[in-house]
This record gives sequence, C-alpha cells and structure tokens, in this order.
Amino acid sequence: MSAQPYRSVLYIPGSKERALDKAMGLDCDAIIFDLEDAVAVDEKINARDTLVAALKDKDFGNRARIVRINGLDTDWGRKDVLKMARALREGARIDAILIPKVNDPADLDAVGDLIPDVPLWAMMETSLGMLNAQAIAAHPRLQGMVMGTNDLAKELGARFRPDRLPMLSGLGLCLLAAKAYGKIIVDGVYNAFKDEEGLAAECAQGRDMGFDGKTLIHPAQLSVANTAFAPSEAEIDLAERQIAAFDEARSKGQGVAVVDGKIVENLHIVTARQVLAKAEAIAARI
Ligand SMILES: CC(C)(COP(=O)(O)OP(=O)(O)OC[C@H]1O[C@@H](n2cnc3c(N)ncnc32)[C@H](O)[C@@H]1OP(=O)(O)O)[C@@H](O)C(=O)NCCC(=O)NCCSC(=O)C[C@H](O)C(=O)O
Ligand SMILES: [Mg+2]
Repeated sequence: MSAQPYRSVLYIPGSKERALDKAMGLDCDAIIFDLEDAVAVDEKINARDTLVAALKDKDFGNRARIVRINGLDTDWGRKDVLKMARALREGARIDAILIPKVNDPADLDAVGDLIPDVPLWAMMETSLGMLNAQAIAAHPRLQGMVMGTNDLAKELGARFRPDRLPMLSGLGLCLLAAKAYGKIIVDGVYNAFKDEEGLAAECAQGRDMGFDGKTLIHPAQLSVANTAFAPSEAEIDLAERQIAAFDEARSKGQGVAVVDGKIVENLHIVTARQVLAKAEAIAARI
C-alpha cells in the first residue's frame, strides 16, 4: 500500500490551456498530463509545447505530475519522450512518464532508454499486457500501473456493466502483479462524468479490490474519489483501537488481542499502521 496518496488522478489534455490553468487549484492527488488519446491528431505537436511551458511555468503544488506520451509506434511518441527529457534537463518537474498500451517489459525498456532516471508508469489496457502483468510489474523502472478500461473493453469486445464483470480478470491480474512487487496501481476512468452515483459505486468497488485510487476525466469527479479512497473515520478509529489493544496484549505476553469481537494479530497491525500512515499523508497534503 502506498502511503503517498493517489486517490484522485486527473487526466488533463496537454493541449488545453484553460484546463491546465484550472488544474492548479483542483483537489487531486496526481495529474496525468495527456498527450495521447485526449489530444486530437492535428493538435499533437502544439500540445507538447503547451505542456512543456505549463510544466515549467505553472505551480501544480504537491500534486504528482505524470506525463502520458503517445506510443513509440506512433508518429509522435519518440519526440514526446525526447521533449520531456529535455524539459527535465531544463528544470521542469516531471514525476513520471506514463506509457500507453504496454504489452511487455521491452516497451518500458524502449522508453527508459530515451529518458534516464525518471520513474515509468504503464497503462495496462491490452490483453497481452494483462497476461504479462507480472513481468511488467517486476521491471525496476516501473513505479505505477494505470488501468485503461476503455481500451481493454474495446479489445475484449466487452460491454460496460455496473458490476464490471468482463473486466474483473484483467483488473485482478494487474492488482496481483502490482501488489506482489510493491507498485502503485490506479483504477480506470468512469466515462459518465455527470453520474455521481455510478462513479461512487465504481470507486467503492475499486477501493474494495485494493486499488490506490481512480483515474478521472472531469473535476466534478474529484471529491467522490477522494472520499472513497481515503481511510474513513471508522477505519481510523478501528486502526487506533487495534494498535492499542495489541500493544496491551503484548505487554501481558499475549500474541493476539480482540477488538469488536474479532481477533487482532500482528498482520492486522500492519494494515492498521498503513491506514494511519495514509490518513496522515492525506492530512499533510491539504
Ligand atoms: C469530458 C470533457 C471534454 C468535458 O469538458 P467540458 O465540456 O469543458 O466540461 P465542463 O464545461 O463541464 O468543464 C468545466 C470546467 O472544468 C474544466 N475542465 C474540464 N475537464 C477538465 C480536466 N480534465 N482537467 C481540468 N479542468 C477540466 C473546463 O476547462 C471548465 O473550466 P472553466 O471554463 O474554467 O470553468 C473534459 O472534461 C475532458 O477533456 N476531460 C479529459 C478527457 C481525457 O483526458 N480523456 C483521455 C483520458 S481517458 C483514457 O484515455 C483512459 C484510458 O486510456 C482507457 O483506455 O481507458
Ligand atoms: Mg487507453
């Protein structure tokens, strides 16, 4: 579990000056500055310049700054990476490069060779990527995974359902891989950005599954995700009581405590401490 919060990860088209301005005041944990699907073909080249100027000149505070490039198999991908590498050398802050449609670790190597040092994130959105999730998660440069549920649905020929049944095997494979290697993993977008109830249900499902947060496409979605992926007051209270009860049990030479009629063992204390660390990290962000 990452202590640094990634509850709300907002896509912003790199071409949209107004949205880039607006982002400076939005309550999101991370921003994906997009050069890929949110940018029209005839805006691709200008978007790079607009984005680099924004990354150099605008104050995005402590929000994580992730740049999604076009794939290296497109006309723009290689120049996107080289432009970001140059921006970094010139002092722009870029926290990670997000690579679309990662199929295997070689896709990470190809980008990593062009831009040293900066962490890489992978869009998990192809069936081959799902099948290679373990090898992708194990890559030493990989810091995080982002589910691309639109592309995955397209490739599977799946229908969008409220329970996301057609997605669950892919989501689960990536979750297992990310957790096995201690990487951040963020759920896919909810397209109906005016449907708060539907978004809340999908966030609750993602949180229950173990995702660190949700990718979002519109500012109206931020508060739902921030609430869903933060520890609730009840979870914080329970974590504090579990730690206190376990400490007391240990002082009496016992290895197990009981809180609210349920056993508390060392492994529950690990989770309790993670809950408190996340709550503290969120409080420190504000
Ligand atoms: C979906 C949108 C096109 C809607 O835009 P718009 O019609 O402008 O919405 P509003 O008028 O309601 O906007 C109100 C104000 O909020 C600003 N705004 C809107 N969206 C964003 C944003 N994402 N970040 C920052 N600010 C935003 C507007 O500028 C308005 O500001 P103001 O005028 O000052 O009041 C639009 O929301 C949008 O373009 N969203 C992003 C779409 C996107 O990024 N798509 C690609 C990512 S999804 C994906 O590819 C996932 C994955 O790959 C997969 O396969 O699943
Ligand atoms: Mg996609």
